[in-house]
Amino acid sequence: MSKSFEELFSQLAETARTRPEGSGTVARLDAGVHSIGKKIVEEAAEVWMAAEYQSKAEAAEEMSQLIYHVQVMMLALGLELEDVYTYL
Ligand SMILES: N=c1c2ncn([C@@H]3O[C@H](COP(=O)(O)OP(=O)(O)OP(=O)(O)O)[C@@H](O)[C@H]3O)c2ncn1[C@@H]1O[C@H](COP(=O)(O)O)[C@@H](O)[C@H]1O
Repeated sequence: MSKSFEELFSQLAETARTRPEGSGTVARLDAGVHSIGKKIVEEAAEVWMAAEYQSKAEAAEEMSQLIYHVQVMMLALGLELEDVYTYL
C-alpha cells in the first residue's frame, strides 16, 4: 500500500516502539547504525544505476528504498522529522 514520507515515518516509529515479531525494520534497527549506513550507501548506488541505465519506474522504486533506509537511520539516532526538516 502506498504512503507518504510522513506516513511511513509514523509507521516505522510505531514499529520501533512496539517491536512486532518478524518486522524487518526491528531487525535493521537491532543491527545498528553501521549496518543501516551500509544499506543507505547500497541503496544510493542502486538509485544512481537505475537513473542512468534503467527505467524511471525502477529509479523511483530504488528511491523509495533509499528513503526507507534513511528513515530507519533517523529512528536509530532518535531523530524526529522536524530535526531534518529544519535544514530543508
Ligand atoms: N518501505 C519499506 C521498505 N523499503 C525497503 N525495504 C527493505 O529494503 C529491502 C530492499 O533492499 P534490497 O533491494 O537490497 O533487497 P534485499 O537484497 O532483500 O535486502 P537485504 O534484506 O539483503 O538487506 C527490502 O527487501 C526491505 O527489506 C523496506 N522495508 C519495509 N518498508 C515498509 O516499512 C513498513 C514496516 O515494515 P516491517 O518492519 O517489515 O514490518 C512497511 O510499511 C513496509 O512497507
